[in-house]
Amino acid sequence: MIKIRHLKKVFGKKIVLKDVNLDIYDGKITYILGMSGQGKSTIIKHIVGLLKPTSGEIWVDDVNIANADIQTLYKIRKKVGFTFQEGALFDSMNIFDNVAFPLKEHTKLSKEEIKKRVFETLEMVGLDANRVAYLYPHELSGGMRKRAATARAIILKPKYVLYDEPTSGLDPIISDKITRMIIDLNKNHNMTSVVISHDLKETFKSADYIAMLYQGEIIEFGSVEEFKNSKNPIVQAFIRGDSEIYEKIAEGV
Ligand SMILES: Nc1ncnc2c1ncn2[C@@H]1O[C@H](COP(=O)(O)OP(=O)(O)OP(=O)(O)O)[C@@H](O)[C@H]1O
Repeated sequence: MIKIRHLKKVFGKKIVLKDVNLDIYDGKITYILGMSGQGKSTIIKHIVGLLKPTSGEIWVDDVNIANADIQTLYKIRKKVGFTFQEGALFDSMNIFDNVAFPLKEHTKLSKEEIKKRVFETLEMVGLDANRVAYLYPHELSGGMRKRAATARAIILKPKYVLYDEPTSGLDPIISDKITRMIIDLNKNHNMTSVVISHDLKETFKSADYIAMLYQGEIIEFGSVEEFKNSKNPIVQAFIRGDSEIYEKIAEGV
């Protein structure tokens, strides 16, 4: 389980995360929703130790990342795979080398074993390994690049996978396929998933839990039904995409 307690993050004078409290349950898919710039990516960067909190605790199982030394962080990173919005793949490497990269960094597997694992993992995310392994990222479609980035994120068989906007910029059909991949990895490969998204349709299809981040705090947390029935006017304005009401509430009108 991942437990975030009283997470605060200040960049310069800007308080991005004020007091974030969030539980990520094992075996489940948890979405983090919120307007652009609210700090969703900042939360997941704390979970992998890429950012240090100003204050607060981030427990990944029994380790508080906030206090972890480099060696502990290195071990945690094997447990937590993540895909970022941009720059998810190294453009100068082909797909095989991109996906193999964490194996070369973290394991002593032989060349043959690496090849087997890379090919298996490409198939797991729905790519035809024989066709794409030796292509470069720019030779793949957007959806295929997201799959390849996911392959790299899960190559070490992590317990947790963090996806930062996995369906952004994709058409509805490809978005559905990516959502099916997330569900498959969760249900059939037991990967606890955290997904940042703006895509309500895909969220409602696949979330076990939804958390909504607003002004530095999680203001709603629950199942899809609970979220849809939330009495919080910000949540309702977000679901309806009603900027007028959202802004009025934000301004305290
Ligand atoms: N390293 C950094 N230094 C300074 N400010 C930062 C840094 N990282 C993020 N921020 C600021 O923190 C705020 C939250 O950014 P973040 O990317 O976490 O938001 P987000 O909710 O994921 O947004 P989006 O949905 O647009 O991706 C933004 O105002 C951003 O400019």
